[in-house]
Amino acid sequence: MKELLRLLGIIRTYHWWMILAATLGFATIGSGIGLLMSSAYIIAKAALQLPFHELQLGIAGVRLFGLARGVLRYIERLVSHSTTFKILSGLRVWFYESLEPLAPARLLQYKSGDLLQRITKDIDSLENLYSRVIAPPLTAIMISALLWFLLGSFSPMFSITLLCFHAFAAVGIPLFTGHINRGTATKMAGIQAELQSMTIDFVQGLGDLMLFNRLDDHTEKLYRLKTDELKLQRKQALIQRLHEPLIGLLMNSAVLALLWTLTPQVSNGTIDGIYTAVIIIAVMASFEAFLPLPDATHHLETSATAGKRLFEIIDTKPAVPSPHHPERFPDVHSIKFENISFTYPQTFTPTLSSLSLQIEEGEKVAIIGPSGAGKSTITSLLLRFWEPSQGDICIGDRSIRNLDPETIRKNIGIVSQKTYLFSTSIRENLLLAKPDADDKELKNSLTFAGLSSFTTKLDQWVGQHGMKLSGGERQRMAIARMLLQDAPIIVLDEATANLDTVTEKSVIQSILGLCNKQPAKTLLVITHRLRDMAQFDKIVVLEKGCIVEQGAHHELLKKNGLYASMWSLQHRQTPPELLTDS
Ligand SMILES: Nc1ncnc2c1ncn2[C@@H]1O[C@H](COP(=O)(O)OP(=O)(O)OP(=O)(O)O)[C@@H](O)[C@H]1O
Repeated sequence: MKELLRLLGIIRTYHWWMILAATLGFATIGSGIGLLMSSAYIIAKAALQLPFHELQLGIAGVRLFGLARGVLRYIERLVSHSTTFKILSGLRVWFYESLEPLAPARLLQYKSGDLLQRITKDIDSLENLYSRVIAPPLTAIMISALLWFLLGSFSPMFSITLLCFHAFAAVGIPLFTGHINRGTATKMAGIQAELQSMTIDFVQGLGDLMLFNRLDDHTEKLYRLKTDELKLQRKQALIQRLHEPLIGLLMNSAVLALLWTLTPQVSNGTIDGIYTAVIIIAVMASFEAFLPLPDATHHLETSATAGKRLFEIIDTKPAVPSPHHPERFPDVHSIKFENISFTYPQTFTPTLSSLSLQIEEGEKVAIIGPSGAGKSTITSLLLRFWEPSQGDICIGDRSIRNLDPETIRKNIGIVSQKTYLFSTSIRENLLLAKPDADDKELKNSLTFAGLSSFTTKLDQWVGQHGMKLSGGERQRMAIARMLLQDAPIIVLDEATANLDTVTEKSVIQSILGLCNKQPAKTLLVITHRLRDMAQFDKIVVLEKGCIVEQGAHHELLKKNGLYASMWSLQHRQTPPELLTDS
């Protein structure tokens, strides 16, 4: 219930649209009742063979209500669909806006399939919140009130009798079907999320499943989940099928009860017999408004479950708070890590411990160290993906805590270990970095990244996740993107790991050359492969989250510490033509 109230709070901006659509729904059903009442009136009068002018009122009613019903139904559909889509788009915008500050840190705990299920299906199911949960009770209340007045004009007894049946249709049947349906919406959402995750794993990991001969196990699990989903769907369908006969039963009972109270009054002449059919027909027609109510309880539970799943994400506190009044991005692009410590959530050992590092503007710094030393974590903190548990990071004279995370990311060009390419053309993937870039700029960046062969196929599809490109080509695409971004700070996190040694050398040389051009760019390179190290102003050696050595290449070699041993280990078998800087 709490979730529903929160959802109603979110969509309250559309309350006038909702009221209009419900009023139109009422007017449409009301016209239907008027049409049937007028028809019953004409038939009853005609049966008595009264003169034609006695039928005039009924004929006018049939014309008016017949026409009004069609026109109103059309307008009602138009308004209620438009209201539904307005609400749906409002909910989508709200969800995406709330999701953005949580990415990427807080979203790591969700399986991608589950997240997809929440973003698509859960929001889609809220489509029914207005049309199936809010609108039907509103319309039913208005129709019940109309009948109260109509029948009350004959006898208050009729109104009270019908009200009892309407109340039972509005509360009793939905409570009954809601009770036997309880929990299915929650179970269904869980199963569908699991199914979505497993299907994504199945498609993306098909190669590995075949390689390890686990295809049958995975298919079996998918089959079991699909069977559970079908069972639940069957149960829901059976319950839904119950609604119509139950409402029909209630309608016929109401007719019988009304006849029972009406007959004595017609017999003693209190009510003209002509109105018997009019009243009975009105009573029968009024139940049309109650037909969707039992379904509303099912959609109420589905909406509440979807709301709960969405709020579960939305209520997560962002890993990185955004400043309310961000400062301007500084003009000086030096970087300072001051006594930084950081521990990932649900882990106990700190990934970085009291790390301090000064990088001057235009300086070229390499960060090296064993796997798991915390090198990439430094980048994540700089990009404001995570918040350090201790210490501060400054760009120029400003703490990054006071800068807008979006502006920080705009000013840091990054090429990481994992390059995500969208399933579109080479051009579209490049334009991500600079939407207004012209073909010349795109081609220059591709040539710079060693992809001159791509300059003639800008509109070629790169395949799903760029699968039509080799690992090296994907990484060079990321380098081309970084170049287009033209940021004053560049971070390369194992950017050349997938390149062959000759291409790697040429790409690194080009990037170093680019950084030396005026205005000089600040360059931070995270690497395992110790190549061209003499060209870096500073090399920082990280081990277990602490800086163990830092200095220029020749200084560190002289120290004969961790750097020197890594260097000699890597260069023992390196061809002499690559050892330019030793
Ligand atoms: N999201 C995360 N949640 C929990 N632990 C994490 C997360 N990301 C990284 N770690 C852990 O933090 C440590 C440092 O990871 P990081 O990626 O910074 O190391 P690295 O030096 O860049 O390693 P590599 O050279 O292998 O890329 C590792 O032990 C890793 O398992």
